Amino acid sequence: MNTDNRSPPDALRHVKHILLILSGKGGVGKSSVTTQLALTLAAMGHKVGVLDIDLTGPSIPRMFGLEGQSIYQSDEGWMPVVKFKQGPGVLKVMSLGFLLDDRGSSVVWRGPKKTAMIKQFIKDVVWGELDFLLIDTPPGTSDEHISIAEELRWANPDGGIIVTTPQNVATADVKKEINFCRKVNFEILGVIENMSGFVCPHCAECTNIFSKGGGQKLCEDLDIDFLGSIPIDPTFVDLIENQNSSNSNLVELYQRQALFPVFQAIIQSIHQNGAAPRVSS
Ligand SMILES: Nc1ncnc2c1ncn2[C@@H]1O[C@H](COP(=O)(O)OP(=O)(O)OP(=O)(O)O)[C@@H](O)[C@H]1O
Ligand code: SF4
Repeated sequence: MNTDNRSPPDALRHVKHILLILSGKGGVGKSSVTTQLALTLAAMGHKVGVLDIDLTGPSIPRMFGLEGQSIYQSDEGWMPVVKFKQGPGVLKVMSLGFLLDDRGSSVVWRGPKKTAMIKQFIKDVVWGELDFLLIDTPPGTSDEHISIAEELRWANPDGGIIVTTPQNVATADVKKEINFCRKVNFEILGVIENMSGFVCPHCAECTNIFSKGGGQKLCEDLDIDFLGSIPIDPTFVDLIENQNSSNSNLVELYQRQALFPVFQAIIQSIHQNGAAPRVSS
C-alpha cells in the first residue's frame, strides 16, 4: 500500500485519465451524466472505472442496474464490480452503495469518517489498467470534495467537469463549483448543460423548455470551455430505470439511444481540451 503522500497512490498508477464530475446543485443529472459518459467511453472501446464518492446518497449502483451487488476484498484491496467487458471495452464500478447493508438508507457520517472512507476509495480499490476513471462527487462543495482534493493532490487528475441545467446555469452554485476547482488547482475541463430542451419521442424534434445558450454564455464570461448540451430524453430514463443486474448488454442498448452521439461529441471536446495521459500505455 502506498505510504508516500508525494506520489500517486498505487491503485491509480495505471490509470491514464482521472475526471471528476461536479455540480453546484443536487438533481441536475450529475450521476446520469457520469453513467452516460462511462457507457459511451466503454462503447468506444475504452477501459473505464466509475468511483461514486457521494457517500450520503450513492445512486451509481442503481444507474448501472447493480443494486444488491457486494464487493470482494482481495489481499490487494477492494475489487470493483465489473459491469461490462467486451473486446477492449471494460466498465468497472465502485460505490459506497455496495458496502451498505441497508441499501435503502443513506449514510449520515461526520467529517473524519467520510475522509477515512474517501482515502480508502482512492488507495484501496484494485482498478488495474484504466483509460478513464470518472469520479462522481456529491452536489455542492462538501467534506467529500475537500477530502478528494487532498487525496488526489499527488495523483495529477485531468480536472473537473461541471454539470448544470439551463435554470441553474448562471447561479452562484455553479460559480462556487468553479471557484472550488480554482482553489484546489483542479483544471476545469468544461461545463455540460443537462436537461437542455426536450426531445419529442414521436418526431425527435427538440423543444427548448427553458432559455437556451446560458451555459455557453457563462463559459464565455468565465473563460472556460463549454462541452455541450444534453436534452431531456425519456428513452434514456427507461433504459436506466428498467435495467437489472443481469442486463449485460447495457452498452449495446445504450448505443441505440439518441444521446449516444451527443456524448461522443462531448468526449471529443474533452479530448480536444487535451490533457495528456497520466501514464503511458
Ligand atoms: N438528460 C436527461 N434526460 C432525462 N432524464 C434525465 C436526464 N438527466 C437526468 N435525468 C433524470 O433526472 C433524475 C436526477 O438525475 P441524477 O440522479 O443523475 O441527478 P444528480 O445531479 O446526480 O442528483 P444527486 O443530487 O442525487 O447527486 C434521474 O431520475 C435521472 O434519470
Ligand atoms: S414535437 Fe411534434 S410530434 Fe412531438 S408532441 Fe410536439 S407536435 Fe407532436
